[in-house]
Amino acid sequence: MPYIVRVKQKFNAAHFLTDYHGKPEPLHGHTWMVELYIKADKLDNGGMGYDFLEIKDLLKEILPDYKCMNDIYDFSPSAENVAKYIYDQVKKKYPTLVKVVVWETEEGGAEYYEE
Ligand SMILES: Nc1nc2c(c(=O)[nH]1)N=C([C@H](O)[C@H](O)COP(=O)(O)OP(=O)(O)OP(=O)(O)O)CN2
Ligand SMILES: [Zn+2]
Repeated sequence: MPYIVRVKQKFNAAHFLTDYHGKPEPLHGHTWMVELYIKADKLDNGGMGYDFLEIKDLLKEILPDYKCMNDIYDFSPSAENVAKYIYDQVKKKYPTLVKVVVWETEEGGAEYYEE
């Protein structure tokens, strides 16, 4: 019986969309929220699918905390593209990753998954 292990992590980062309706957005920052959904087909003896803390440690390595995303990525750092980037990184360690949700603000975000 599958379970979904879910982990959320906030990070602070600046960005601008490189082509926002035809021109670059002004540089600005957000407190972003990332959510991971990882499928676990079985639990260990302690009742865990995957340890939240180990997942959070991986996220700390991946997330661009206190950085300007445009300085480090070769893509326009929209919520969509950032979600795919994080998905690709996390999938290497957790192949059963189902989806990544990235909230740029409390109201606006995007998710990436593969069909
Ligand atoms: N589909 C997407 N749409 C937008 C993205 C995106 O990544 N994917 N990004 C932006 C902007 O980067 C903007 O920051 C979005 O934030 P917004 O909701 O406008 O919040 P603000 O902080 O800029 O606005 P307040 O007025 O301060 O709430 C736009 N669209
Ligand atoms: Zn923004």
